[in-house]
Amino acid sequence: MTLSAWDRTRLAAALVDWLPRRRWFAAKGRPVERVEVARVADLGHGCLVALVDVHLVGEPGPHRYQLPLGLRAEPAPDAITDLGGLWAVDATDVPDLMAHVLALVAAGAERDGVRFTAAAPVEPAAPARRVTGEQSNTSVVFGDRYILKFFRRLFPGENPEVAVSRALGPTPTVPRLHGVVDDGTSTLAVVQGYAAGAVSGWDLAGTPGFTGRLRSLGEAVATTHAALADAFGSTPLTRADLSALVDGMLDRLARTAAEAPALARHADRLTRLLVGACRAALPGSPRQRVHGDLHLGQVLAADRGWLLIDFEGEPGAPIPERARWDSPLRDVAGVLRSLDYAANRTPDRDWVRAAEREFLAGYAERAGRAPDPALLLAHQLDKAIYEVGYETRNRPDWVTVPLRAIEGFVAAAEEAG
Ligand SMILES: Nc1ncnc2c1ncn2[C@@H]1O[C@H](COP(=O)(O)OP(=O)(O)O)[C@@H](O)[C@H]1O
Ligand SMILES: O=P(O)(O)O[C@H]1O[C@H](CO)[C@@H](O[C@H]2O[C@H](CO)[C@@H](O)[C@H](O)[C@H]2O)[C@H](O)[C@H]1O
Repeated sequence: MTLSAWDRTRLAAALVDWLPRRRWFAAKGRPVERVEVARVADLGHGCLVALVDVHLVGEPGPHRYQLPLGLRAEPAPDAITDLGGLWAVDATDVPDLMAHVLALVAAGAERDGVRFTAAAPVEPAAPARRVTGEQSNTSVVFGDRYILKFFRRLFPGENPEVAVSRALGPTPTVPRLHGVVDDGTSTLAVVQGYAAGAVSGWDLAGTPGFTGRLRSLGEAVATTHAALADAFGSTPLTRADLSALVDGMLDRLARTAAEAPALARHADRLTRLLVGACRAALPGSPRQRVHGDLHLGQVLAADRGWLLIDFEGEPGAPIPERARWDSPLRDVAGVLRSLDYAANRTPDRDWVRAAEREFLAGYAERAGRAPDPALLLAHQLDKAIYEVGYETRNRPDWVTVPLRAIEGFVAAAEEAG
């Protein structure tokens, strides 16, 4: 099945309004100038994959997105548009089409330039249901066996999530890689083992018994860092690395302050704090491949212990940047920042200090060394600055959470002289 030039134009026009209303559309708040349908692959069974280029006002290059589409004969209330008498819907909402995609992975098939590769056995599993809730991408769960994630914003190259799963191989703290879908330019989707009944750290935070589980979370993060170092290598952090690190952090501060005036007020003090922390940090701790965007939503308490998911790195950063070696303390700081976020949902914050202590103790014990406090502080500040930018763009009501944390860090530093 092919789409005529007229159908493509019609689809592109409908997407100008439809895309910005999707949770996973990353350029929220930035006006869309036009959408072009760059390529449509026919996967069979009335399932298409459209790759579309979104041109934003004032931005030089387009952003590419993936749209798995189903074509329906009946008018559907959730249809994106009608195309030559058929109705285009989001295929991730259509269980039959998702079962078809899983079967293509199991068969190691190729359809219209799209390659489906099984990395481990894939058997039929039903029902297929789309994961609801906040996501940067779109995932579909099959029975209690597999989870298939369609990457929404595409970048050229292998997605870091696939690169990491492949390199790690079977690892107790990471879901197993079962399959990959790509078009020769970008990774389109990944199939992983599904941990049925697992609950995210975000959903557990603040509930009774949570603090008692944080030591093992610290251990799981350190175990994963050790596995990443084994798979990709590691090197001791040098003074030059620390200097490059602070430059990157100051660069992020400047970019974020330009879009968030509430952060700009703290820019001078934050600059001093970041430079001071990176100067006080000791060389010698590891530099290696890390998760890059670890938070409590990315750790799952499963039957077999904690699992870390979503090794995509910082969403929005180009792929080569996301694979860059970094300090593992970026991930440690990510969890600490997330505990602070979680504390904001609870009337009393006292549990957070104990939770942080447990997490850090578990991490230090398994890693064989305690995190360097100065380097950890630099990463906590950098993550909070990142969050100010992320929340400003995506969830303005939440921006006070990282801003308040920044005010706390600044006040504590001033008190300490
Ligand atoms: N292997 C897995 N087992 C169980 N649940 C999972 C697994 N991977 C992801 N999930 C669930 O799917 C949600 C979204 O997955 P995630 O990889 O974080 O997507 P995104 O890249 O869109 O942020 C997670 O919050 C988690 O609830
Ligand atoms: O899960 P993603 O890879 O899409 O990560 C992005 O979205 C996260 C929010 O869903 C965001 O995390 C921030 O909010 C969390 C609470 O919702 C909190 O636990 C994290 O500490 C905080 O950073 C993440 O930063 C962003 O990259």
